[in-house]
Amino acid sequence: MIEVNNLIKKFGDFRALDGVNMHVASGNIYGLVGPNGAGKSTLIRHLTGVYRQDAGEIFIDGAPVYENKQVKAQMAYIPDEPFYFLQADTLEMMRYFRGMYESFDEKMFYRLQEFFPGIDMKRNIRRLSKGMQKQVAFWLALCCRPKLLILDEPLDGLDPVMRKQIWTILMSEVAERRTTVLVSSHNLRELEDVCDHVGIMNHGKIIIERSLFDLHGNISKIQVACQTGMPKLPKEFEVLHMSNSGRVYTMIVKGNPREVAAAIQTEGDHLAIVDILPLTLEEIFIYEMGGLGYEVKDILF
Ligand SMILES: Nc1ncnc2c1ncn2[C@@H]1O[C@H](COP(=O)(O)OP(=O)(O)OP(=O)(O)O)[C@@H](O)[C@H]1O
Repeated sequence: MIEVNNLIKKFGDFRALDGVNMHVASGNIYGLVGPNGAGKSTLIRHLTGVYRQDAGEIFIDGAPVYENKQVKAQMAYIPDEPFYFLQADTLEMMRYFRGMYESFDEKMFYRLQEFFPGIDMKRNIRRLSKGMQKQVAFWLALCCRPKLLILDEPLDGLDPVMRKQIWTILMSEVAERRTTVLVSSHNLRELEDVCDHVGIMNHGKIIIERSLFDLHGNISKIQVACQTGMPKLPKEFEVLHMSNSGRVYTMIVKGNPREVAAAIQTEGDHLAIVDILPLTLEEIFIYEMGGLGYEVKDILF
């Protein structure tokens, strides 16, 4: 659905995008993470056709996006600060979107009303709270029934109940219609629950792009209780980290969790328990990026 090749954007002498490569397949929910200033919003402004690149290529469903009305008609974009006309209320904005998007689903708009009970549809949107304005942006974007939904820091300013609710609506939409979603966020824990792919940006480049499945399948956290000595592993397994509390050792190892656990078990009869523990996305990145020579605290927080 999205293919970005060697994308470069300069502001003066500064390269905000310094050779971005990115691939998002149709129906994926792709989380874009990275520190302040990494280039996430600049990349998103290229994907939505707001900016024109200095070099490189961007294809959405095989077509270039800049000044391409057909491509833009299939995507909805919620920027970090949604735009509303000065005097417009939600109903007026709905009519505006209905005119803009052939795929706009007005029935859906009224059906979703019950999920946004705090929004008075006839109140000037700019008089609503910031969180409410974000809710309206979601409401309208979903009703456009886009093939591609691009969200820049979408949940900032929303309370936890509304965050959960919006993700639930979004997930059901994705499941039903195979909408592709690109979401930029600083919240890895939240992305972990919803995304199937993640790209990490730093200094204008995507430094890691993986599926969550691959990430979880390539690194293991194993706990071993040893009666004597220390747990051992054959040489082909790289131990990234090991700590212990008494006779209980916790190891982070490169490799598939089941294969690593089986290998530890065959290495000695002094082991009491071998347990595979779940790794959070944050832990995975800490060790993956450590391997690439990056300090995770400089990248993600
Ligand atoms: N219009 C502009 N003119 C000059 N520099 C810009 C412009 N827009 C962005 N930049 C610079 O490009 C870099 C990337 O900015 P961008 O807003 O894309 O980062 P980001 O990853 O979205 O950050 P954040 O997480 O803080 O939103 C920053 O150094 C920023 O100062």
